[in-house]
Amino acid sequence: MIPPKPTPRDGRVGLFGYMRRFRADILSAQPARLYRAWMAEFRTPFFRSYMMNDPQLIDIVIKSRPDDFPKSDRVREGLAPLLGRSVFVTNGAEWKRQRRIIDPAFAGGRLRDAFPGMLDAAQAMIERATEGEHEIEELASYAAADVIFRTLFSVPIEDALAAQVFREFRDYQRTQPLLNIAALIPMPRWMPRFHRRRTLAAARSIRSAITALVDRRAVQIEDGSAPDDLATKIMTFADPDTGHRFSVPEMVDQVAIFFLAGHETSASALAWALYLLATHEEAQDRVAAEATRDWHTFKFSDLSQMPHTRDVFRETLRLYPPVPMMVRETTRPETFRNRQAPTGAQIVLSPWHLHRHERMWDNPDGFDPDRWQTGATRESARQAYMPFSAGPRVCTGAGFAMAEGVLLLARLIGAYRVAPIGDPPVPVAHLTVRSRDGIRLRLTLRQ
Ligand code: HEM
Repeated sequence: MIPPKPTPRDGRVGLFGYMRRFRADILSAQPARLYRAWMAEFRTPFFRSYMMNDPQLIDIVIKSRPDDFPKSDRVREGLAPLLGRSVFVTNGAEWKRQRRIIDPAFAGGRLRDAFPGMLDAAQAMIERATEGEHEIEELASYAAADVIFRTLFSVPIEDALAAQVFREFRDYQRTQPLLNIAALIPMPRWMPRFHRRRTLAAARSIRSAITALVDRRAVQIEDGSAPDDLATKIMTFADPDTGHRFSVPEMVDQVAIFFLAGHETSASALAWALYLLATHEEAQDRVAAEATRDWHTFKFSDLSQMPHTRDVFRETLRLYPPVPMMVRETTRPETFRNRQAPTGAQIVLSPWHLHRHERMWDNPDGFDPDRWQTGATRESARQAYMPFSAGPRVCTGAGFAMAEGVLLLARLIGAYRVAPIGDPPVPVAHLTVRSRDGIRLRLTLRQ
């Protein structure tokens, strides 16, 4: 069974036709040839855009010369009401300074400290789950948000402020598609930009709840009662180059992105992984076998004893990369595969197309977790696998997300058998890859 893949558009469309499709769904707006092309140029009266699948070009943009290909101001302006000047949207010296303070908290050894919070969230997820039909994205979203709050602030999602952030974030998302368009399509400067009133109100409300959480933590740090979680680690760490520590408003911007980038993405991956297992029984049985263990004594290092679950999660990130596309901008004229790109051109890197590229993967659309044990896949992955991006701007939470994903998947499959219900889900992408009408699964307790 080939897992669901959006039908690409056929034929050419003009700019406004493209925008209309893009707004409905980034994935089906693209032509089928992008699954074979090394590069595609998109020319409009307003801007030029280059989608790159050529591994050498991608290397230049994100690894060897990343400073020459920053995120555009449009992305920052589009997300500013919620994210302010968080690490996700800044560039240059400001971005480097922020990463110097944030990265140590997510480094390998430190992840071990965050792991008990993940274990508690996984336990709570099992206790909340019930037999019967479920919209699984909702369950995954709640669990992933719980992981973020427990590891960042040592509070469960039921905490009043955490619950407020989670609830209001959903409102925010309902107003998201328009904002997303504004962020990704490079409209000329003179075109008016606007944020819907509801988007602004939701963003303000989310930020005020986050501010209360950060304020509370600042007081605890001051009086010596702060738990040693990610928030404390980040707020007490001084930039080794300048000695600067994040102020409360700076930390609010970062927490907003940890929540946004860290819960939507993980929830998307978990939901698709569960769907893939529901439709591939042998893989599900093997994950269940790895999950048959004493969870009370489970440690971070025990994750390595679940290689199949890890391969299932990797394969899910290949087929359904939660961040399907990333955008950068040229800062000077460039030549890409003999084409001249002007300053200010848009560069689109598409994990979605790369991960299913017909010239770089065998059986690109098939679900085959065992492929991860082969040399051929390691070679394909080296060239064409970047669910967390790569280079200096790689996802800060990559290690965190892999640990969380494998753990939550194993815990849920260890407790419940999952089976699909109704028509296959239709993948669509706004900010992350989701299913158009949700993913419905039946959960049955294992003995
Ligand atoms: C399966 C889960 C996840 C996936 C697939 C994912 C993917 C990504 C990708 C592709 C980017 C680069 C975006 C770009 O350059 O435009 C990114 C950036 C980022 N992610 Fe993740 N992410 C995940 C989970 C997390 C978690 C759990 C956290 C934090 C708790 C996190 C925090 C961030 C941050 C702060 C950035 C911005 C980094 C920068 O621009 O320097 N992510 N993520």
